[in-house]
Amino acid sequence: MRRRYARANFDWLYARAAMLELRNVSHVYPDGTRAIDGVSLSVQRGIYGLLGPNGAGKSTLMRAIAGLQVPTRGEIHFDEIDILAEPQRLRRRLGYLPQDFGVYPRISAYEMLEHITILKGIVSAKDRRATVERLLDQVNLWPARDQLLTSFSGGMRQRFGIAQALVGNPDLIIVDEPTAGLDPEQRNRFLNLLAEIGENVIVLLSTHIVEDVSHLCSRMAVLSEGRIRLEGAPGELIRETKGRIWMKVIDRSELDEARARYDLISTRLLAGRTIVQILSDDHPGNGFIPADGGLEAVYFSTLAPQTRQIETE
Ligand SMILES: Nc1ncnc2c1ncn2[C@@H]1O[C@H](COP(=O)(O)OP(=O)(O)OP(=O)(O)O)[C@@H](O)[C@H]1O
Repeated sequence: MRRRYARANFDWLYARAAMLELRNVSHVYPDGTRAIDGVSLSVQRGIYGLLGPNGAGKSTLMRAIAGLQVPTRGEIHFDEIDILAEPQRLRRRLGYLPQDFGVYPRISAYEMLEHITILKGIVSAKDRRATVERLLDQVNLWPARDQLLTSFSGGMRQRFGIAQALVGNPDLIIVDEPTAGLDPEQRNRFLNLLAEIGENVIVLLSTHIVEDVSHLCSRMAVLSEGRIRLEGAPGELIRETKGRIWMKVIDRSELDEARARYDLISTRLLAGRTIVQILSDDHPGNGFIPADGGLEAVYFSTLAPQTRQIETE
């Protein structure tokens, strides 16, 4: 029988004043790749965005925080738990949605989630049923509960991924690039879900999509080549770049010259013409006007020019 739970009610994730601390964490893979390089961070309740381009070290850092990979140096603590020394103590308080969830078995969403409640140590059948039903309802997958996971769309898989991460009421939730590959509607739906969860716990969201962070996160860090380049509240960081971002509408044919001459941070097409944004401490003259580039400008101005991956359609 269908049980009704108020949708979007995450009160059961009651408030706990948790704190995640990373001190001078580095990781060098056996082939010599330095994936993380001296990362120190303090993360409190709310949604914390870790923004960085491909290969920045986000997944390596997320796995280290989840206690799945021991970094070569540094310390990671979640409240009183020393994650590197006692990863099993973290498991009870951790929800983790990896970047790649791997191959799904040919079983229904309901069966899979029930299996996960067993793995997470919920012994009573009644409690298991209540947990599975509540979570499927909260991530809006109750109508699809009997569908095979292999038939789920990308958005449904990610919502299922969040449901499995929430089994056992974790207060540290790690989601690694969860919106990659989702269409705009699915992305919105997923981000709304995260926003509801993030009110009471720590949600660590890794992404290379700037809007994910600007819409959701109370604090953020930019990670590039394994290092934290910038850390703070998105609004403050935007204010700090004021006066350094300039824009101009140019012809497409002038783009190469602009690229060679200025520190280009973005280009956008508008009615057949190209809007360029550049970074400059002084007024660049030559027809440029001050621009409010938002978080995107903050992000791209933080990255070294060669790692910016600017779209120039
Ligand atoms: N097992 C491994 N062995 C060697 N190098 C690795 C390994 N896993 C990752 N790397 C390298 O470490 C660096 C950081 O990778 P990581 O996957 O943590 O970055 P990311 O920010 O999550 O990127 P993406 O979004 O592309 O997954 C990259 O240079 C990557 O090639």
